[in-house]
Amino acid sequence: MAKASEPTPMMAQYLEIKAQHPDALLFYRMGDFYEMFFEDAGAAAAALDIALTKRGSHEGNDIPMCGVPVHSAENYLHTLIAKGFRVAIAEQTEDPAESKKRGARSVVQRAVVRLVTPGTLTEESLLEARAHNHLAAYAEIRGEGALAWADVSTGDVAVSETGRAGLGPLLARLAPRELLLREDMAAEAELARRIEDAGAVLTPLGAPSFRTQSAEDRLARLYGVATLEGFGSFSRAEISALGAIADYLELTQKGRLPRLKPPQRDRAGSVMAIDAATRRNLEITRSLSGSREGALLAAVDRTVTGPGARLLEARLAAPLTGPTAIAERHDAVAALLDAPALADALRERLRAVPDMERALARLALERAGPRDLAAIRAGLTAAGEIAAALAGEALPGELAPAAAALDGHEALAGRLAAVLVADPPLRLGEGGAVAPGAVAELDEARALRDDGRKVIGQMQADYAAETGIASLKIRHNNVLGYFVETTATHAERMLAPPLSERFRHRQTMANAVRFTTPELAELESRIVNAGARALEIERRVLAELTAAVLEAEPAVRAAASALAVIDLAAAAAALAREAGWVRPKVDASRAFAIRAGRHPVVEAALRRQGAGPFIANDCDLSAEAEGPAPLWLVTGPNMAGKSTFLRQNALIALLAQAGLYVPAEAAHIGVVDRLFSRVGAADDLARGRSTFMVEMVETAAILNQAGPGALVILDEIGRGTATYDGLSIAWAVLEHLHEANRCRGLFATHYHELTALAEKLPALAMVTVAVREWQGEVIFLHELRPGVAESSYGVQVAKLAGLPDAVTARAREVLERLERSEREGTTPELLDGLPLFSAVRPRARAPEPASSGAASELGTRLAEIDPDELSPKAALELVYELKRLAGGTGAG
Ligand SMILES: Nc1ncnc2c1ncn2[C@@H]1O[C@H](COP(=O)(O)OP(=O)(O)OP(=O)(O)O)[C@@H](O)[C@H]1O
Repeated sequence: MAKASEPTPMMAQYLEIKAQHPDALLFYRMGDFYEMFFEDAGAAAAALDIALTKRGSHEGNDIPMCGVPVHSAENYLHTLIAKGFRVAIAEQTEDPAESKKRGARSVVQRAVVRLVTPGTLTEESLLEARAHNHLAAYAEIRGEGALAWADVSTGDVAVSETGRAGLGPLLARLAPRELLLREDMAAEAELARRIEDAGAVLTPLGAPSFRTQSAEDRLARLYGVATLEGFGSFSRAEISALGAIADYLELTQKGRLPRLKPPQRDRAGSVMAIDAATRRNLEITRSLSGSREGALLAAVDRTVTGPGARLLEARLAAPLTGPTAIAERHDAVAALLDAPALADALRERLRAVPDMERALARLALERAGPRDLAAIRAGLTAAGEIAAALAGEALPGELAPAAAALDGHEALAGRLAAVLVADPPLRLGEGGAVAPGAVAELDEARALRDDGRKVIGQMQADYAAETGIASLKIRHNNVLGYFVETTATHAERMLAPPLSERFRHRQTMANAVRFTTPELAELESRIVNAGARALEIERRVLAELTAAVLEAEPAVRAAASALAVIDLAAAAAALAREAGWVRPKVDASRAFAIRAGRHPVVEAALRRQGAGPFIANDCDLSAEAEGPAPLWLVTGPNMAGKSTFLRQNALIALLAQAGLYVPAEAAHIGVVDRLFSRVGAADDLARGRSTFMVEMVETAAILNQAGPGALVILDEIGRGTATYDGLSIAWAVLEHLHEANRCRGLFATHYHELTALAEKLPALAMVTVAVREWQGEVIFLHELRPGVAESSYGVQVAKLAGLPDAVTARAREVLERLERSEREGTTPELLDGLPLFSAVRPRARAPEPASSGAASELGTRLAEIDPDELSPKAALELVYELKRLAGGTGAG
């Protein structure tokens, strides 16, 4: 036993490695398990719901321990990463036999071979197939900021100049899993909060990781180039952010580097600016509840491959602003819409294509198994077939470059097909990934190995005959290797001459005896050697294949991207056909004319529920190149469909510029460069701001940023405060949008007073969502008409919602009084004239005065008061006095 103060050599090694990775859980490899100790064990046992045990002691205390089997470690990693942990994996880096040579107490060398973090995953089981996994880094140099991001699993890298103001929208678009930030910036609470709001794990790095000089070296190393100039010119902040990503990849991948594409510069203005609030509100990729279901993406996704789905997500998150690039996407959809048989055939073929992008990433990181090579083979084979199917077709728009990228992979695909078996094993160590007949040397080794096994069978039969023991067996275990075994009943005969001369005794068990013979030992070494040699050859052959794939990497990547483009175009065509969508006309004007537009998500929901049809509505906000743009003021009862109408127009613009068709009969859209959508008084308790405050902060962002190319959707702005404040704010906001921002916009409101603005603001138009009243009930027509809502039907809607009859009847009564007094210009006298609950029970009795004397005294005192003369303080004192006179207690 080691003394309490002195850790065992193994524990000393553990502590040394752990000290280098204080903020990660350390998976410490011991045999077939990854073990965790001390606090790591406690945290992991709780997070994974596995048993916490003990192993030895350290400084007089038991050492808590837990472990996970190596073969199922990925499942556990998945849970830990999802719960926000980082995991350092320490493997044995030498053969245990080597360490034994150094002495009995020496420990097998171990080292951390990889840090598993949310932003650096590549394993199929740890990734969402249909979503990107972005690692981002934000850097600032002398007041200039930049965000860089990479998807290690697909090799995409991009960078964009952005200050802190633009950071939020960019993060909302990319939804990175992990963001790297210089330590001192990570300590800024406001910035950290914004990053966590965007759903990213914040990883602070020391200042050296962001230094631009070392960044250039690191990037050159990462890309294997001498200088970055070939990639274009980058600002210092951009280099710093990219360098931090390169540094972090070196740190987490421990020497292996992923293959990344050259960094793309995200030019300001090339994509539609959509801030986080708008994204949330329009439920583009996630619904308000955070799920994929119910969001636009899920409603329009008809792709059949993971890369196709990721491309759609990226395009919906960043619609374009260049009409030419948008038209290229529409052209591709149009071509496949015109050729339904071809489109169906393509989709059918694509359905079986594996994720080449991610297989490629694992191959580059030496983390691949034979199945990743098989994925490349399947992908390239499909690419060839699809290229053949497209040959001779007219290929407009982005289909032409895509088809070109699919060609020319026959040699590599053929080589992979010739060498790999049809369905290779998951892991290389299992053997059997290389097809028989592919490599002569391997066939020989395998024959020897398998032959040896046959010879053993023969040997067993011979020994049984020789000894006259029919039950004699030749078995194998890891300790003895091959051995001859008989039951204990034959022990005596076997252990006596002449048999004992031939069969050397090895082991006596409770009911069996084990022997070996020189021939068996020799045969064994032949079999073992041949097996090991076969595996060795397989390993070499697969490494050669991997090298061949990586050598062709840019072309393989291009083919993978091309398949995604084709998948998406065919999916968009399928959707357009199935749902009757049309090609929008997108140009550089300020048009916004939608004929018979529909809301893609609400329409699909109605159809699923078998509810009535979705009523299509027009929207025309088309403006001249200069001057104010039309703003529509939409009124109408609750539940009429105002919000639906507002959002459907924003979504149509977004779909159109993402390159998809749109749910309408016709659409002409002058490029929307910024899209804003706000809903009044959305709760934001999680961030501890009052709902009204949030609403105003968001509205301020619009008034400060919306220009002539913007589209602004405001749903009941101002309702989060008192009526008159809200009305005044809504009023002023409308005036500002009309006069200063001059953007196209839709504004839904319950403040009918706003309609007075129409006389003042020429570009403001009134529309209302029609309803019909029938026998006291309201029927929603969901149809937009010019004009103003006559009534808000709030009480009828409340009735529909199941408010008790007594309450709705009472509400109607109150409403009538209020309306009458408003018409007559009098003050409503509700309490006197309108008994509480008269509809259901007799008037409640007023409380008895304390005494008649008190009542008269009270009356006299009241008669003396001249309210106009009272100061607030005097009024308060008077209330106390009156209460006292009435017989209550004076001080409350
Ligand atoms: N054009 C339409 N065709 C058919 N049904 C519709 C249409 N628009 C809305 N609806 C239905 O009416 C419901 C209410 O719509 P919406 O939330 O847009 O109303 P609203 O006027 O904004 O209400 P509120 O003022 O209470 O927010 C929707 O959930 C949908 O089921």
